[in-house]
Amino acid sequence: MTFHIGAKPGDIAETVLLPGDPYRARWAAQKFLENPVLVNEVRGMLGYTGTWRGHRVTIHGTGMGMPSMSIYANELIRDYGAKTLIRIGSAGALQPHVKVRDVVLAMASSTTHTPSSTIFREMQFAPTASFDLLAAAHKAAQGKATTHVGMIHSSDTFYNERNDLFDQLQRHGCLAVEMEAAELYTLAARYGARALAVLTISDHILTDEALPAADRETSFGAMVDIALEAAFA
Ligand SMILES: O=P(O)(O)O[C@H]1O[C@H](CO)[C@@H](O)[C@H]1O
Ligand SMILES: O=c1cc[nH]c(=O)[nH]1
Repeated sequence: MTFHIGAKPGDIAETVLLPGDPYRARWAAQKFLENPVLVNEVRGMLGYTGTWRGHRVTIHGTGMGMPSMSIYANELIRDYGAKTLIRIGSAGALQPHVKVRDVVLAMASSTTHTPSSTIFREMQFAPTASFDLLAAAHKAAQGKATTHVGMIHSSDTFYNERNDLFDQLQRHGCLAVEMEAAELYTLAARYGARALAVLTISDHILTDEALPAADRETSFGAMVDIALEAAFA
Protein backbone atom coordinates (compact mmCIF):
# COMPACT_ATOMS: atom_id res chain seq x y z
CA MET A 1 0.00 0.00 0.00
CA THR A 2 1.28 3.45 -0.91
CA PHE A 3 0.01 6.95 -0.27
CA HIS A 4 -2.36 6.82 -3.25
CA ILE A 5 -2.70 3.12 -4.13
CA GLY A 6 -4.36 0.63 -1.79
CA ALA A 7 -3.15 -2.51 -3.61
CA LYS A 8 -1.21 -5.11 -1.63
CA PRO A 9 2.35 -6.04 -2.68
CA GLY A 10 2.02 -8.39 -5.66
CA ASP A 11 -1.44 -7.11 -6.63
CA ILE A 12 -0.03 -4.98 -9.46
CA ALA A 13 1.29 -6.64 -12.63
CA GLU A 14 4.61 -5.72 -14.26
CA THR A 15 2.60 -4.50 -17.28
CA VAL A 16 0.27 -1.59 -16.58
CA LEU A 17 -2.11 0.19 -18.96
CA LEU A 18 -2.83 3.74 -17.89
CA PRO A 19 -5.97 5.62 -18.98
CA GLY A 20 -6.55 9.07 -17.50
CA ASP A 21 -10.18 8.21 -16.83
CA PRO A 22 -10.76 5.65 -14.02
CA TYR A 23 -14.04 4.59 -15.66
CA ARG A 24 -12.11 3.78 -18.84
CA ALA A 25 -9.89 1.59 -16.63
CA ARG A 26 -12.98 -0.28 -15.39
CA TRP A 27 -14.43 -0.63 -18.90
CA ALA A 28 -11.14 -1.84 -20.41
CA ALA A 29 -10.52 -4.31 -17.55
CA GLN A 30 -14.01 -5.78 -17.87
CA LYS A 31 -13.84 -5.97 -21.66
CA PHE A 32 -10.24 -7.12 -22.25
CA LEU A 33 -9.02 -8.94 -19.12
CA GLU A 34 -9.92 -12.37 -17.80
CA ASN A 35 -10.86 -12.42 -14.11
CA PRO A 36 -10.29 -8.70 -13.46
CA VAL A 37 -9.98 -7.93 -9.75
CA LEU A 38 -10.30 -4.42 -8.30
CA VAL A 39 -6.93 -3.69 -6.64
CA ASN A 40 -7.27 0.04 -5.98
CA GLU A 41 -10.04 2.53 -5.43
CA VAL A 42 -8.32 5.15 -3.26
CA ARG A 43 -9.78 8.54 -4.30
CA GLY A 44 -11.90 6.70 -6.87
CA MET A 45 -8.81 6.03 -8.99
CA LEU A 46 -9.79 2.53 -10.07
CA GLY A 47 -7.16 -0.13 -10.78
CA TYR A 48 -7.82 -3.72 -11.87
CA THR A 49 -5.51 -6.70 -12.33
CA GLY A 50 -6.38 -9.69 -14.51
CA THR A 51 -4.88 -11.67 -17.35
CA TRP A 52 -4.76 -11.19 -21.11
CA ARG A 53 -3.85 -14.28 -23.13
CA GLY A 54 -2.27 -15.69 -19.98
CA HIS A 55 -0.22 -12.57 -19.14
CA ARG A 56 -0.88 -10.59 -15.94
CA VAL A 57 -1.95 -7.01 -16.66
CA THR A 58 -3.06 -4.11 -14.49
CA ILE A 59 -5.23 -1.32 -15.89
CA HIS A 60 -5.09 1.73 -13.61
CA GLY A 61 -6.39 5.30 -13.93
CA THR A 62 -3.97 8.21 -13.66
CA GLY A 63 -6.28 11.23 -13.48
CA MET A 64 -5.69 14.24 -15.69
CA GLY A 65 -2.45 16.16 -16.07
CA MET A 66 1.20 15.44 -15.46
CA PRO A 67 1.24 16.00 -11.66
CA SER A 68 -1.42 13.31 -11.26
CA MET A 69 0.30 10.96 -13.75
CA SER A 70 3.57 11.54 -11.88
CA ILE A 71 2.08 10.35 -8.58
CA TYR A 72 0.70 7.10 -10.03
CA ALA A 73 3.67 6.32 -12.29
CA ASN A 74 6.14 6.93 -9.42
CA GLU A 75 4.26 4.61 -7.06
CA LEU A 76 3.59 1.94 -9.71
CA ILE A 77 7.26 1.80 -10.77
CA ARG A 78 9.07 2.40 -7.49
CA ASP A 79 6.76 0.66 -5.01
CA TYR A 80 5.01 -2.02 -7.09
CA GLY A 81 7.72 -2.87 -9.64
CA ALA A 82 5.85 -1.94 -12.85
CA LYS A 83 8.20 -2.36 -15.81
CA THR A 84 6.04 -1.68 -18.88
CA LEU A 85 3.67 1.29 -18.72
CA ILE A 86 1.42 2.12 -21.64
CA ARG A 87 -0.83 5.14 -21.52
CA ILE A 88 -4.19 4.59 -23.28
CA GLY A 89 -5.49 8.12 -23.59
CA SER A 90 -7.55 10.55 -25.60
CA ALA A 91 -6.02 13.47 -27.49
CA GLY A 92 -6.96 16.45 -29.62
CA ALA A 93 -5.76 16.43 -33.25
CA LEU A 94 -3.52 19.25 -34.47
CA GLN A 95 -3.13 18.25 -38.14
CA PRO A 96 -5.79 18.17 -40.88
CA HIS A 97 -4.88 14.60 -41.90
CA VAL A 98 -5.34 13.29 -38.33
CA LYS A 99 -9.05 12.54 -37.87
CA VAL A 100 -11.35 11.90 -34.90
CA ARG A 101 -11.12 8.20 -33.84
CA ASP A 102 -7.67 7.79 -35.48
CA VAL A 103 -4.90 6.36 -33.30
CA VAL A 104 -1.67 8.23 -32.61
CA LEU A 105 1.48 6.48 -31.33
CA ALA A 106 3.49 9.14 -29.53
CA MET A 107 7.15 8.82 -30.51
CA ALA A 108 8.11 11.88 -28.48
CA SER A 109 6.32 14.61 -26.57
CA SER A 110 7.12 18.30 -26.21
CA THR A 111 6.11 20.36 -23.17
CA THR A 112 6.32 23.80 -21.69
CA HIS A 113 6.79 22.28 -18.21
CA THR A 114 6.59 18.91 -16.50
CA PRO A 115 6.78 17.96 -12.81
CA SER A 116 10.39 17.02 -13.70
CA SER A 117 11.31 20.48 -15.06
CA THR A 118 12.79 21.51 -11.74
CA ILE A 119 15.41 18.75 -11.83
CA PHE A 120 16.40 19.44 -15.45
CA ARG A 121 16.84 23.19 -14.79
CA GLU A 122 18.04 24.76 -18.07
CA MET A 123 18.00 21.47 -19.98
CA GLN A 124 15.24 20.77 -22.52
CA PHE A 125 14.86 17.03 -21.93
CA ALA A 126 13.36 15.03 -24.86
CA PRO A 127 10.74 12.61 -23.47
CA THR A 128 10.69 9.66 -25.87
CA ALA A 129 8.79 6.38 -26.19
CA SER A 130 10.53 3.02 -25.83
CA PHE A 131 11.39 1.97 -29.37
CA ASP A 132 10.53 -1.70 -28.94
CA LEU A 133 7.02 -0.84 -27.72
CA LEU A 134 6.58 1.77 -30.45
CA ALA A 135 7.62 -0.64 -33.19
CA ALA A 136 5.42 -3.42 -31.78
CA ALA A 137 2.44 -1.07 -31.47
CA HIS A 138 2.90 0.10 -35.04
CA LYS A 139 2.81 -3.50 -36.21
CA ALA A 140 -0.16 -4.36 -33.97
CA ALA A 141 -2.13 -1.36 -35.26
CA GLN A 142 -2.20 -2.60 -38.86
CA GLY A 143 -5.81 -3.31 -39.79
CA LYS A 144 -7.18 -2.08 -36.43
CA ALA A 145 -7.27 1.71 -36.87
CA THR A 146 -5.93 4.51 -39.03
CA THR A 147 -2.69 5.11 -37.19
CA HIS A 148 -0.16 7.93 -37.14
CA VAL A 149 3.30 7.84 -35.54
CA GLY A 150 5.07 11.01 -34.51
CA MET A 151 5.48 13.87 -32.08
CA ILE A 152 2.76 15.03 -29.71
CA HIS A 153 2.52 17.77 -27.09
CA SER A 154 1.76 17.21 -23.39
CA SER A 155 0.04 20.35 -22.16
CA ASP A 156 -0.51 21.62 -18.63
CA THR A 157 -3.87 23.03 -19.67
CA PHE A 158 -6.94 21.71 -21.42
CA TYR A 159 -8.37 25.21 -21.89
CA ASN A 160 -5.61 26.71 -23.97
CA GLU A 161 -5.27 30.52 -23.96
CA ARG A 162 -2.21 30.46 -26.24
CA ASN A 163 -3.35 29.64 -29.76
CA ASP A 164 0.04 30.86 -31.00
CA LEU A 165 1.63 27.84 -29.28
CA PHE A 166 -0.71 25.46 -31.08
CA ASP A 167 0.08 27.29 -34.36
CA GLN A 168 3.79 26.65 -33.84
CA LEU A 169 3.23 23.03 -32.85
CA GLN A 170 1.08 22.44 -35.91
CA ARG A 171 3.66 24.14 -38.15
CA HIS A 172 6.35 21.81 -36.78
CA GLY A 173 4.37 18.66 -37.46
CA CYS A 174 2.99 17.95 -33.99
CA LEU A 175 0.17 15.43 -34.42
CA ALA A 176 -1.92 15.90 -31.29
CA VAL A 177 -2.15 17.36 -27.81
CA GLU A 178 -2.87 15.57 -24.53
CA MET A 179 -1.76 16.05 -20.91
CA GLU A 180 0.36 13.16 -19.51
CA ALA A 181 2.71 11.33 -21.90
CA ALA A 182 5.82 13.48 -21.43
CA GLU A 183 5.99 12.89 -17.68
CA LEU A 184 5.35 9.17 -18.13
CA TYR A 185 8.24 8.95 -20.62
CA THR A 186 10.49 10.96 -18.33
CA LEU A 187 9.82 8.75 -15.29
CA ALA A 188 10.25 5.57 -17.34
CA ALA A 189 13.63 6.88 -18.53
CA ARG A 190 14.63 7.73 -14.95
CA TYR A 191 13.76 4.32 -13.53
CA GLY A 192 14.62 2.04 -16.46
CA ALA A 193 11.05 1.11 -17.35
CA ARG A 194 9.45 0.90 -20.80
CA ALA A 195 6.76 3.41 -21.78
CA LEU A 196 4.50 4.31 -24.68
CA ALA A 197 1.39 6.43 -25.21
CA VAL A 198 -1.28 5.00 -27.51
CA LEU A 199 -3.84 7.74 -28.06
CA THR A 200 -7.26 7.92 -29.69
CA ILE A 201 -8.29 11.24 -31.21
CA SER A 202 -11.38 12.41 -29.31
CA ASP A 203 -11.62 15.90 -30.78
CA HIS A 204 -10.11 18.12 -33.43
CA ILE A 205 -8.43 21.37 -32.43
CA LEU A 206 -8.75 22.77 -35.97
CA THR A 207 -12.42 21.91 -36.60
CA ASP A 208 -13.89 21.65 -33.06
CA GLU A 209 -15.38 18.23 -33.91
CA ALA A 210 -15.62 16.22 -30.65
CA LEU A 211 -16.82 12.85 -29.37
CA PRO A 212 -19.21 12.70 -26.39
CA ALA A 213 -18.02 11.60 -22.93
CA ALA A 214 -19.62 8.13 -23.22
CA ASP A 215 -17.55 7.44 -26.34
CA ARG A 216 -14.39 8.65 -24.61
CA GLU A 217 -15.10 6.26 -21.74
CA THR A 218 -15.92 3.13 -23.66
CA SER A 219 -15.41 3.21 -27.43
CA PHE A 220 -11.64 3.18 -27.69
CA GLY A 221 -11.16 -0.58 -28.05
CA ALA A 222 -8.60 -0.43 -30.86
CA MET A 223 -6.05 1.39 -28.72
CA VAL A 224 -6.44 -1.11 -25.86
CA ASP A 225 -5.92 -4.01 -28.29
CA ILE A 226 -2.86 -2.30 -29.75
CA ALA A 227 -1.39 -1.58 -26.30
CA LEU A 228 -1.87 -5.17 -25.09
CA GLU A 229 -0.38 -6.70 -28.23
CA ALA A 230 2.60 -4.32 -28.07
CA ALA A 231 3.25 -5.06 -24.40
CA PHE A 232 3.66 -8.79 -25.04
CA ALA A 233 5.11 -8.79 -28.58
O1 LIG B 1 -8.61 10.64 -21.84
P1 LIG B 1 -7.43 10.84 -20.95
O2 LIG B 1 -6.57 9.64 -20.86
O3 LIG B 1 -7.79 11.40 -19.58
O4 LIG B 1 -6.50 11.96 -21.68
C1 LIG B 1 -6.88 13.27 -22.07
O5 LIG B 1 -8.15 13.67 -21.56
C2 LIG B 1 -7.98 14.57 -20.44
C3 LIG B 1 -8.57 15.91 -20.79
O6 LIG B 1 -9.91 15.81 -21.12
C4 LIG B 1 -6.49 14.63 -20.18
O7 LIG B 1 -6.14 13.69 -19.21
C5 LIG B 1 -5.92 14.32 -21.54
O8 LIG B 1 -4.59 13.89 -21.58
O1 LIG C 1 -5.64 17.24 -23.61
C1 LIG C 1 -6.50 17.00 -24.46
C2 LIG C 1 -7.11 15.75 -24.57
C3 LIG C 1 -8.08 15.55 -25.52
N1 LIG C 1 -8.40 16.56 -26.33
C4 LIG C 1 -7.82 17.76 -26.22
O2 LIG C 1 -8.16 18.67 -26.98
N2 LIG C 1 -6.89 17.96 -25.29
